[in-house]
Amino acid sequence: MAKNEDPNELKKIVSHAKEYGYVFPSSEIYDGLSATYDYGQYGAELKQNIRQYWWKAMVQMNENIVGIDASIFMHPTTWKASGHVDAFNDPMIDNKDSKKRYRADVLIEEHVAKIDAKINKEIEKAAGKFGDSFDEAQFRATNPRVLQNQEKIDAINARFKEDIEKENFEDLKLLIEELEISDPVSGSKNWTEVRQFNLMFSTELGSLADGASKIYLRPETAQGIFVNYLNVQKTGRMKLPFGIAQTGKAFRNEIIARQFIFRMREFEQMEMQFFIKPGTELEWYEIWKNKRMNWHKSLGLGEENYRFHDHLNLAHYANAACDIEFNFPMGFKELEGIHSRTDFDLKAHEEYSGKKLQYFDNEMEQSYVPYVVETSVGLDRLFLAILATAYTEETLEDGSERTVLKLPVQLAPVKAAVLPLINKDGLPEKAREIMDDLKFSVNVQYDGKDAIGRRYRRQDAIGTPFCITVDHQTLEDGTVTIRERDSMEQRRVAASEVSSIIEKAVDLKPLLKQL
Ligand SMILES: Nc1ncnc2c1ncn2[C@@H]1O[C@H](COP(=O)(O)OP(=O)(O)OP(=O)(O)O)[C@@H](O)[C@H]1O
Repeated sequence: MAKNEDPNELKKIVSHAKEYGYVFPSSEIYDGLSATYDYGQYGAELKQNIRQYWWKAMVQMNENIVGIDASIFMHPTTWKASGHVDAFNDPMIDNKDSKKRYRADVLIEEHVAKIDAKINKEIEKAAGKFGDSFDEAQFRATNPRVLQNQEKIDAINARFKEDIEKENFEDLKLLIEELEISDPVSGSKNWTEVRQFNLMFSTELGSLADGASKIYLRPETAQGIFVNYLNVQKTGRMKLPFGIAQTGKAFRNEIIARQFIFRMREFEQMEMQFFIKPGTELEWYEIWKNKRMNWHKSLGLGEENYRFHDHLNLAHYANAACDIEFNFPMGFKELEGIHSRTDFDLKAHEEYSGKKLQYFDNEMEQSYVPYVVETSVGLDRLFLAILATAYTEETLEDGSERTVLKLPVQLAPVKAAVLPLINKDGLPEKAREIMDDLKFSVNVQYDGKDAIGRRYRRQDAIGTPFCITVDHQTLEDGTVTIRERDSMEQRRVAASEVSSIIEKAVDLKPLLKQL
């Protein structure tokens, strides 16, 4: 069965992630907190390695991109200026019978997706019948059932778009009723009104006695970059075009947070804002679209698992936008957003702060507010994409089963495990000697418990690319076996060569060179 045809795929990944110290439900001893997760001993390492690869590709490899680390709390006016106080809302609706809450727009999108699936089924059927001579465009334009369903989709989308733009929530509810959308859990069609719900978390700064002021947990890291744009430009003597990158936590009170770490209320973003001359934004937008796609593909998760999705409904700040979607266990979904943000943010901050945020262009001998192209990827979603692709169940030649995480070698949390074949005759001491040498360059583990086969399986499940086994021959001729995770092949090499073999295999340089 192909991976994401298995309906239990995500469940298996969630349970593997928990069993092997990758991701735990947060505060589990208190029965957890919905949509919050903690990264365990291996998860934290994997996350750190992904973050580091992104940082190196963006900051270290680009002379004109620098990194910062802005705080989560920002002056509350920041969020007025950015539009988040007034416009960072999702329309929500409750089902009166099941008491479950949904995003009204998602209910409609899912309904549209069902109609679209019918169209695709017709197309697949016809393609199977006509083989190579099948012309999809022609079929779409002439088949009455496809035409009828496409008309339905267009009509729903047009009305839905207008309702969202004009915030006509009465009609949005009417639309849900007319389409006879029912609660996916209970089947009930007994809906409340649609209401706007702001996604920002707020808290208070200072004690109440001092007259505390309301502040927000940042819903995106981007604004920390915009408010620092001039600080960085001046102190770094940066010339356009240049970029500012940062990674860090963002918080959104998502109405429906689900699908494991795909949609959480606390998550981490890796963002880069690229400041450019007005009028060049669409050119840079295309460049960054391609650069980011190449970066994703360099991870080796399969080129067929990515696609672009252009936004037709643009956010208030954008004049072009798309997502890089990944084929997650639950289908193609957004992994990264690339947005041409115009000068919206910097202009708004100029207006609200009363401070000039202009750039003096020496060549043009004039000042202007730069335009911005943003690349924004969710670290947790990337983690899920990598984990889900790596998770493999195999039946071996001898009929036994193994579960192995075929993680990109460079990102694996533990790069090598050193295993004494038995726990006597000086083998543990020799194994420790090898480990003590390796630990200076890579994350390495010593494992002396259980039979060797079980130890190999344990390392496979963690995703360790190399197992170094120390046996009696090691004491005689100084060689060890090195077992490779994916092929399970073993070869004998001199113990003195182990560190250079592993360092070469985990080196990020070949990946960075492809970019
Ligand atoms: N609740 C979340 N949990 C985990 N990652 C998230 C969440 N919201 C956004 N991200 C990540 O941050 C990236 C950039 O944020 P952006 O504001 O463009 O997302 P978005 O378009 O609101 O996402 P979505 O449509 O899935 O809600 C997304 O591509 C995604 O990888």
